[in-house]
Amino acid sequence: MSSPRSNKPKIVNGPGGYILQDVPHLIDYLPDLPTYPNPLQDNPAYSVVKQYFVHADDSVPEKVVVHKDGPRGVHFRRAGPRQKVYFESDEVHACIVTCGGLCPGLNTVIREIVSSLSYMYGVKRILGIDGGYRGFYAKNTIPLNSKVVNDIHKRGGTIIGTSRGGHDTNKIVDSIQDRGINQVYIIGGDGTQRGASVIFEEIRRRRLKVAVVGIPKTIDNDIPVIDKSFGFDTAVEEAQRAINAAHVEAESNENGIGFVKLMGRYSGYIAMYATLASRDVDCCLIPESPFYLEGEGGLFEFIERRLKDHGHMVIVLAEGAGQDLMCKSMESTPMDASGNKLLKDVGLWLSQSIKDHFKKNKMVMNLKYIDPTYMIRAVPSNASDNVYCTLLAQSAVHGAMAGYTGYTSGLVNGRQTYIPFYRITETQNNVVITDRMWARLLSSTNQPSFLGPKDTSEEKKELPETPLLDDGAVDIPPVTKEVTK
Ligand SMILES: Nc1ncnc2c1ncn2[C@@H]1O[C@H](COP(=O)(O)OP(=O)(O)O)[C@@H](O)[C@H]1O
Ligand SMILES: O=P(O)(O)OC[C@H]1O[C@](O)(COP(=O)(O)O)[C@@H](O)[C@@H]1O
Ligand SMILES: [Mg+2]
Repeated sequence: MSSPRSNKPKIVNGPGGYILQDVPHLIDYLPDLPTYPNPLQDNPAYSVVKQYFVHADDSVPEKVVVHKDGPRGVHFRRAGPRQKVYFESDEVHACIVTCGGLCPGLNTVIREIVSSLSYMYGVKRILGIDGGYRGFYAKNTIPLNSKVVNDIHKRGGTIIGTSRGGHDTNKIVDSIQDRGINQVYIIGGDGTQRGASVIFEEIRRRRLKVAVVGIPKTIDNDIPVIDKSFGFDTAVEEAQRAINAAHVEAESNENGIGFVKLMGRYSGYIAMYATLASRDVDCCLIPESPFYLEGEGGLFEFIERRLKDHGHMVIVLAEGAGQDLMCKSMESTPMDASGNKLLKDVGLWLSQSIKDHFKKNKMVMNLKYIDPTYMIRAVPSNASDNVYCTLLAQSAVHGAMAGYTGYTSGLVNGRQTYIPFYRITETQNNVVITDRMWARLLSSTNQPSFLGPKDTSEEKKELPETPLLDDGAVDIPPVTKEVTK
């Protein structure tokens, strides 16, 4: 048996510095697969659409801001239905699994994968894998059809369950092979996509006709390349309720402080966007922006000043912020089942530190601590996230039917694309505190940056003046992408 052609990334170079970071295809290692006409061509809803099928050469640029003479840069394959498919409807046996933490919209994605497979492609066999990766080998499966998923988008959580840990590649692929599954839809965050990538590698090594598709899920918005993750809007919206309550409490008490802790292990996007959306927040603390408590320019000094000027204030804290202040040695931090660091509760610690500071200095202060962390991710997705989930799911299904595999379905510059796994797993999306978006936040809250002149000048020194394109010519720090366009 000859080995698969190549495990190397598929890169296509074109004129003007055009680069296509392409995704694998089943024919890369199964070259003789037959094709079939796409059943959508007979579907009355689509047959009237002009150019419904995506052209093979369509691609989407990773960066839309370019310089006049700059290279065209990195592109991704445009998602959507293809004229030819590599699976017959009766042949498809699909499965869906959700892994990692919850996120609004999980049920919508499940619903829309099932609907797309059954309504668009006439697929009848779809399984839900119960409880994350370990469900492949340690639990039962849940048969899914349009009836079962009919109104699940109105509920938070995931009807097929989720878990951390339990990723055993061989057992998972054995289970896929034994059950005769040939399309695997894997919904989850950075850890999940890493897991999907190794499942895909093993499937390719075994030369199975199985498409492996990732759908990015992250409440923290820490997945690179994509514009933003589904459920993020909903989470930001839900966070407003906590911030509003914090503001009401703060306003009504003498020297009131409303203190809200939000999610965000390594990426402070939820805190940043919730702050920008609210306008009631006086200080936003995120993992990417170090801060200190005591002395000139510190947090305590700022709180005292803001209370003196306004009589109340609201602080929003991302759970990953200030961890270094709380526990000096992070080496001994325990891990969760997936290998993520288990964070200490910085919210409780910081609110107590603020209380202690005011008590020590005999100043009146009323702090109300609100921790809505799980509430913001357990809600059903809002209207715009529901639309987003639908498009993501449809794109994922079109790609698998067209024989693409080893990809994550994602929105890039407002367009649905297929992104190779390595681009999703190689870096993390973080708030860049030297970017304009963080500056916008600082100017909206008027909080100190907590950076000395030395910190900013050193950061600036490393940044190229115009970091526009990943053309290899400039060393751009990982992930400088803003969420909004
Ligand atoms: N490097 C990895 N290789 C294989 N599986 C992984 C890897 N990292 C995480 N996983 C698996 O992915 C699943 C979800 O990961 P986790 O980090 O908990 O959540 P998320 O995907 O939301 O980031 C878990 O079942 C975990 O075992
Ligand atoms: O308590 P759990 O379920 O482990 O989840 C907590 C973590 O989940 C998150 O929401 C993100 O998790 P994911 O990586 O699974 O998306 C973090 O913000 C938070 O630290
Ligand atoms: Mg994660």
